[in-house]
Amino acid sequence: MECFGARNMTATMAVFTCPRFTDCNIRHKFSLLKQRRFTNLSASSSLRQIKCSAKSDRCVVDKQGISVADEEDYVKAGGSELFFVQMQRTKSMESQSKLSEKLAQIPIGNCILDLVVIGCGPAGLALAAESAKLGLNVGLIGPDLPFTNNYGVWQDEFIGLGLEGCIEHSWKDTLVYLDDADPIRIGRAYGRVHRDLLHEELLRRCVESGVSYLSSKVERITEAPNGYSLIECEGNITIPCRLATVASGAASGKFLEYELGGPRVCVQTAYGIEVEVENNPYDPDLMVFMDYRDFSKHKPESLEAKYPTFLYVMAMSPTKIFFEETCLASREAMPFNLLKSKLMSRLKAMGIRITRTYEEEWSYIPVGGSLPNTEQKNLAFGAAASMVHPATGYSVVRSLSEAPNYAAVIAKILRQDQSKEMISLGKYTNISKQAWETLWPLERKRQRAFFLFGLSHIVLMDLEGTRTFFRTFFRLPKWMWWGFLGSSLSSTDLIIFALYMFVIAPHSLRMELVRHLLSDPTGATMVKAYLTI
Ligand SMILES: CC(C)=CCC/C(C)=C/C=C/C(C)=C/C=C/C(C)=C/C=C/C=C(C)/C=C/C=C(C)/C=C/C=C(\C)CCC=C(C)C
Repeated sequence: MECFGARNMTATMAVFTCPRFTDCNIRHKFSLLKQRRFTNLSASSSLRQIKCSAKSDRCVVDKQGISVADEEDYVKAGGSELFFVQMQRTKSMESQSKLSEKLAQIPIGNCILDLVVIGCGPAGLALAAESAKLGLNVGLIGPDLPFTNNYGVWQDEFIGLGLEGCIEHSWKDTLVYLDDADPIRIGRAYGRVHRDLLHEELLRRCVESGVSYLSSKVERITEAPNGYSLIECEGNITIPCRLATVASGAASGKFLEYELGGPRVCVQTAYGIEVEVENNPYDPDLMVFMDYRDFSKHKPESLEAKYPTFLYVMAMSPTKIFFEETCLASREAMPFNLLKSKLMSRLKAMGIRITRTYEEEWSYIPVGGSLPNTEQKNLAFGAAASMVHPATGYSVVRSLSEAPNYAAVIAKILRQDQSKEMISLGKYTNISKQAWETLWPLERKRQRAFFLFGLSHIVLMDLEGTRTFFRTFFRLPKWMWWGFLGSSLSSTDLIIFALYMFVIAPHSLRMELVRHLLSDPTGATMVKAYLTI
């Protein structure tokens, strides 16, 4: 057997393992070069994110991944141009899972991995576990960092994934406030995911199915003459494998190619705080999905009024609340300082007084944009594979629910085609194509074209337009908007959805939708996607 292994075999901060190959007689221990500039960069998130240690007050990283310490540097670094910024304050990370300690530490030997998954966020861990469960020899590579995102999910969807144990708080119903009238009751329980428990659970699945792990940062993926993929990591480590799947978030561009000429990427931005308060007006038994009421009445010409934002509220108790001021989607990212000042003036106008702050969060989620090029050899999963819902910014449930099916296709195609001649003939490109087509079949592309059309309409609306739009959206039959939010409507269902929405919409919105359909390029792309057979 050929041994590719590592070129650098010294100290062991992390160990790459190969539990399936019991005949490995050389115990390779790979050193991990301590990350210097990227210590705060988490490729482990399904959405590129940057976390701060509990000690740090503010942590911002620019496009090059360089930490800049304070507000001034933040502005110099480009402010809202930053890829994705998330901050944790006064939240201890110490108790959180350590990947390198959890995943089996049997060293690699003379073996070629079937699949390497790059990225240790929910999408990467789920895919690695599901693929290894099917008997593939799977390696997982990424920095060993805890999850730092707050995930909110519909409770039924998480129960359906067998992950109800990872919900830390649930609300029996969910509300939407659009104006001063009574709120809309969604009639669906919502849950806040316990990020450490989710991490633990996905790690447990990886450990039990025998995934091998290397804590490192991937620098490039190349192709060996024999058709194998070579994953080149920091510290001069090269890992050969038959297929590589990139699951390291929306900013995985350097490993992947995307279709040219696709729609422009828009952004969902949010600023959140978990706080102890006095005078909380929200019922702690109910989650507030969107509160579009505008208490502070900003002047129409002000910057605040330029972005229609809503408040997302999770009350953990009558006094402990997570508030997140959210801009659902905009062409240019809404500056974080504006989101923060909008949140503060909103809370003040509502008479809510903060007595203690537990945690702060800055979130930047690219939505929309192009699909990956399905001719390329390297595969992708999660946000890297454009799986974020363009019109909501949600992605974790889709990644977790699609992981078993995607893994099954990868396992099937790797089993079909194992011969050396096929490898030398470079047949692996075709293998990848089949997997890509599973992720993005024509049907999915049509659905996405519809969502992109919706997204391009959302970014044009002002606050009043947004209210009218969602008033119409939430008057649709429940199965329609539940399905829309959960990406479970077929492309045919989406046509019925659009016609229904057209029928019940006020005249002004009807006209806007038709005008948009006829004039916006996403309208033409959607029609083309529907006509492609
Ligand atoms: C913490 C976390 C979780 C995160 C962070 C951030 C946040 C907080 C977030 C949140 C989010 C949310 C809440 C979201 C939500 C969303 C939604 C609701 C959305 C919705 C959307 C909708 C849409 C887009 C719709 C669309 C529609 C359409 C497109 C229609 C169309 C129609 C037509 C075209 C008609 C035509 C007719 C004829 C021609 C006859």
